[in-house]
Amino acid sequence: MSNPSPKGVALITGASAGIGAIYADRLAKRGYDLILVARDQQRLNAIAERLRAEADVQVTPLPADLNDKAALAKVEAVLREDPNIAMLVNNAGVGSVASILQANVDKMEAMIDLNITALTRLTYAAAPAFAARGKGAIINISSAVAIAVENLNGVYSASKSYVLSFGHSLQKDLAEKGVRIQTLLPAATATEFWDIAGYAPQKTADTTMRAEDLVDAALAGFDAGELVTIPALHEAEAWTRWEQERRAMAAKFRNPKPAPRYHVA
Ligand SMILES: NC(=O)C1=CN([C@@H]2O[C@H](COP(=O)(O)OP(=O)(O)OC[C@H]3O[C@@H](n4cnc5c(N)ncnc54)[C@H](OP(=O)(O)O)[C@@H]3O)[C@@H](O)[C@H]2O)C=CC1
Ligand SMILES: N[C@@H](C=O)C(=O)O
Repeated sequence: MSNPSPKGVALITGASAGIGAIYADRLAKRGYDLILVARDQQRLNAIAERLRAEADVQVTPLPADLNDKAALAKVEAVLREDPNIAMLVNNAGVGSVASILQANVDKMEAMIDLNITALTRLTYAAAPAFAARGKGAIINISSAVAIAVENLNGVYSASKSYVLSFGHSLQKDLAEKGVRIQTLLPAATATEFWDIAGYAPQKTADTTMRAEDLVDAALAGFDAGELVTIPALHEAEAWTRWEQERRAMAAKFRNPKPAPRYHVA
């Protein structure tokens, strides 16, 4: 077995497929040891075996259904207690293309549990440990539909808007503690996500990005110190303008009286 990496351990959720599996590959090749979380133990084992051989790092599969409170609590405990963990990639997530008139509310609740609750609890487990050590990185996978909210299922888009907002507040709370935050907004990416979301043709559409290209761009954004990374957005100034406008408007809300247009006496 290889020695523990001086870079530390990256814990990646949703590492058995798609974007998470590419993160595992790229972070192993950057020299991180890995803890890989997902439900499918066979897939995790196969990825772990390949990466140990190819990258000479330690890879620990940690099978867990993050929709299961007890399993989620075990992953939280690992994040709180393993002092070698240097990075959390909150990637596990599911989507849907169904409208409110088609979607099943129990499936929507399960989506919220995974995309919001699990991501939040794992962040709350990692952040104090990282802050106490004065270092660490949290990468949260949001989506372009955090902004393009009308594109897919509304609960999915709203869950990804949550991740984007949460990232801004994490930055406010943690940046001065030495903890790096990055929120990634992938647009359509060629993964099994689309089979599960109910629109398989998107995987092969010519507007869809390869998961490898997405993650390579995301890590370039991480290296550049970006708080928010949107690989598919070529016009970077569009994001800068949006953020400047948002922050400028945020400074205008402290008024004891409603605006005159509401005619409140
Ligand atoms: N593909 C796309 O177009 C886009 C994706 N995203 C986001 O990227 C992230 C990764 O998605 P992507 O790689 O595309 O999708 P995939 O479906 O390819 O991968 C999802 C991963 O999450 C894991 N997962 C799903 N449910 C659970 C669960 N209950 N507990 C633990 N792990 C779970 C899956 O593993 P297993 O089944 O083994 O548990 C799998 O490893 C998601 O957050 C998604 O919302 C954002 C924008 C666009
Ligand atoms: N971000 C993708 C899904 O989450 C999309 O833009 O379709």
